[in-house]
Amino acid sequence: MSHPSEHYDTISIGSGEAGKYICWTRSSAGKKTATIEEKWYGGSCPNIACLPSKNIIYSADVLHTSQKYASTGLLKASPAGIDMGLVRERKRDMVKGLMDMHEGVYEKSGAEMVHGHGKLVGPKTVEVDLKDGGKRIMTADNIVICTGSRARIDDVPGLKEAKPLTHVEFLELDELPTHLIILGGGYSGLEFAQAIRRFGAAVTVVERNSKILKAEDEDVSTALVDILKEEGVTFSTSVSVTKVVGTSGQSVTLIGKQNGQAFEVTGSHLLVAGGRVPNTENCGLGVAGVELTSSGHVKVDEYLRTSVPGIFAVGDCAGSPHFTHVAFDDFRIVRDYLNDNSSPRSTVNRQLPYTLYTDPELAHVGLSESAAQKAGIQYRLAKLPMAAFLRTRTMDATTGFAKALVSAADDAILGFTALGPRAGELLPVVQLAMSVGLPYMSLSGLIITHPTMSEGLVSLFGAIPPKT
Ligand SMILES: Cc1cc2nc3c(=O)[nH]c(=O)nc-3n(C[C@H](O)[C@H](O)[C@H](O)COP(=O)(O)OP(=O)(O)OC[C@H]3O[C@@H](n4cnc5c(N)ncnc54)[C@H](O)[C@@H]3O)c2cc1C
Ligand SMILES: NC(=O)c1ccc[n+]([C@@H]2O[C@H](COP(=O)([O-])OP(=O)(O)OC[C@H]3O[C@@H](n4cnc5c(N)ncnc54)[C@H](O)[C@@H]3O)[C@@H](O)[C@H]2O)c1
Repeated sequence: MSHPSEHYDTISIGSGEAGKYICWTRSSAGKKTATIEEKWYGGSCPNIACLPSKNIIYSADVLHTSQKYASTGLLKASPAGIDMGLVRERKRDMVKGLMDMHEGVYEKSGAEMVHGHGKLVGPKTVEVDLKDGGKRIMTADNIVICTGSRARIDDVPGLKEAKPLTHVEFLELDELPTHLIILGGGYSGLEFAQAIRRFGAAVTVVERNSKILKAEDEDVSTALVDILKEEGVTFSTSVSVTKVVGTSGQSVTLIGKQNGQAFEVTGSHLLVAGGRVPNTENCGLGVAGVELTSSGHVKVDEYLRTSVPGIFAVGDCAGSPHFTHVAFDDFRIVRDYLNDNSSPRSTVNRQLPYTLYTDPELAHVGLSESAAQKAGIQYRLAKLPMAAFLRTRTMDATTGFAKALVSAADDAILGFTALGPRAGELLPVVQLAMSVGLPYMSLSGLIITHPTMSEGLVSLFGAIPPKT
């Protein structure tokens, strides 16, 4: 039997984005909440994913910019001028600051942080193996499963034995690999490939698909790959890896087939960036009767309710698109549902913007050209080179382009993609217009300050062909 003081309004297993926000906000509203966390205070984003990776990418950008722009008057930086120990220290300092911030919010909100491994032992009961030893049994009216995901390491012979880096170890490197092989040319693979190349390592990206970023339009994927190739990143696509020999950190060889021919590549380090596996084992979901999908994610409906009343699942473990901003929206859905479910938000038709933090950035929202064609949706297209965004000329950063899709039938904005400097910052204004259903002329007709990157939106949306 649990002690009455161990009964909570809400418990989150895992302190990722949605779980922590649910605990903080309900606690600030006077409810008793607790977050159970076994590893990373505040989840992956501030510790081992989004923010640390962007911190390291920024260090690589600074080095690259200082070397590239001799014409600005800067003296060219020495190619030997990188200390990975200092790169890591700057990242660690940032993470420490973020942890202090999290601690402050837990303290201020009154939400309790319980350090340990949580698992359901009944529909409303959680057992915690405390980090410092011992156990706690806690009960709650609402339980939120927010256990996240981890890097997938395929069952290829020799791969596990090669002790590949995942993003966790990669972000802790204090030495530059001589030659980094990256298995997987997706989000993490491309962001890391460019950064580590800019620091000076040789990089080979090995991808099983014939196209890098297969969901993107052909022109987008090709342009980005060309930019990375220009910087010296090597791509091997259509590769099926059948065997791995050696150890990452010493010498490691990937062996397989590429378009029916023998394929082999040897590097000093291996990074796996081949997607994610949900953390849904060892947390008692089966015991509590919480159903999983065939991919191992927690099965949820549009309000993120699981198959057991009072248990919700959010973020990566629930199969929500793997982005922190989506996990944050999961928080809002559960928050609203618990507060007042008369008109709750849901996952149905929500906007899914994303930004890939290469340089230039790739930002997208809504329908892509290829998706529109596949779905037989009639559209009008404007496509402008980044050079038409005049600000890029002041930065010698004219590589890339932007595309806007507008409905052929009315003037609704269907989609927007930009490959350009700080392209992610262009998204919100387009998203806002899309979410409130403004016609594209509301953007082309704006007075936008000159010369900002956003000013280019006036030219882009101004180039939409008239209705026929
Ligand atoms: C390298 C990398 C870069 C990324 N960059 C971006 C980016 O730039 N922008 C973006 O939007 N997204 C990015 N993502 C994706 C983003 O990090 C994830 O989608 C997001 O962090 C998922 O949040 P979550 O709450 O679902 O899980 P997490 O943040 O992983 O939280 C889950 C937490 O649960 C804990 N836990 C698990 N099981 C238990 C248990 N049984 N008991 C107690 N605790 C438990 C874990 O320790 C963890 O702290 C990136 C991902 C990676 C890998
Ligand atoms: N900027 C961002 O928002 C950002 C950055 C990093 C990660 N993320 C999120 O994290 C998720 C995971 O990132 P990720 O890069 O690990 O996965 P991903 O799904 O983005 O890409 C994985 C890639 O690896 C390839 N692959 C998988 N197994 C392979 C194998 N055995 N051999 C060769 N290629 C293989 C896949 O075909 C795919 O192209 C992303 O989908 C994204 O949602 C977001």
